[in-house]
Amino acid sequence: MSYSIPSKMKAWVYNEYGGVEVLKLEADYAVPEVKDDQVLIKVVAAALNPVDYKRRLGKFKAIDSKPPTVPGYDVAGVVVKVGIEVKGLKEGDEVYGDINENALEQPKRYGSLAEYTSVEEKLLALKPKNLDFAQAASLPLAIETAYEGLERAGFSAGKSILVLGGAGQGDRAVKVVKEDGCVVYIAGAATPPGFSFLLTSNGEMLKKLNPFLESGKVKPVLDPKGLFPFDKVNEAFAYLETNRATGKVVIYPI
Ligand SMILES: C/C=C1\OC(C)=C(O)C1=O
Repeated sequence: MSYSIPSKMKAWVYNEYGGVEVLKLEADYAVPEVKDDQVLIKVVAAALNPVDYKRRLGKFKAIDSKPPTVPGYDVAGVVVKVGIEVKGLKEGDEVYGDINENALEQPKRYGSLAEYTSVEEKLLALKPKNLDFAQAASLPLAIETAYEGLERAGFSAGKSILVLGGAGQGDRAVKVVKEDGCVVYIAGAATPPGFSFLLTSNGEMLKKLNPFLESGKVKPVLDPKGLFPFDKVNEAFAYLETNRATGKVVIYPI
């Protein structure tokens, strides 16, 4: 199957750091180039993460790629073009992933909140057969963070775990953790002996997790407020930034 790929697309863009008001829906934004190790994805769904609005606010500007920026880390869609070095994906494949291998250092300027995005093959996996695109888009950054955190903590069957919510005070956990236990922070400074890490996006993690997703043992959790259509991305960000979301904020259809 061959796909006709336009030179221009719809995309949400911010040209400067700031609040939700800097987000603009552009109608004729250039479709990104496809490097040899990348595929071009026709985006079907995308999900928002706190890192998206923190980046837009300029929290990481010292190491960020400079605006203009199309935000968005989590993507689910269809491969419409492959680079010459791509071996494991082909046109027509339904894929998902976190498009930024390193979340904060020079993340892509062409994110997933657009009709097309280019992503390295190594950051993607085939979408789980039982999940729709919105469900798949809700997963990558969060599930890879959880997986990597458990791996770094040396977690294994038979051990106990306490997951503190976003407001959960880590400093207090460090005081009560048992002698051979550990406290894992997924962002920000850690109080020893706790440790903090930043995920490294990797499609191989998603491939390992796919059986758990396809068996239903692990399920996506979308916010009960429902899906936000592509022209309402600014409203979706405003909702996420209330800190009241209880599930993933997903943009669908795109
Ligand atoms: C990768 C996600 C994040 O990384 C940092 C430092 C945050 O504050 C995030 O949300």
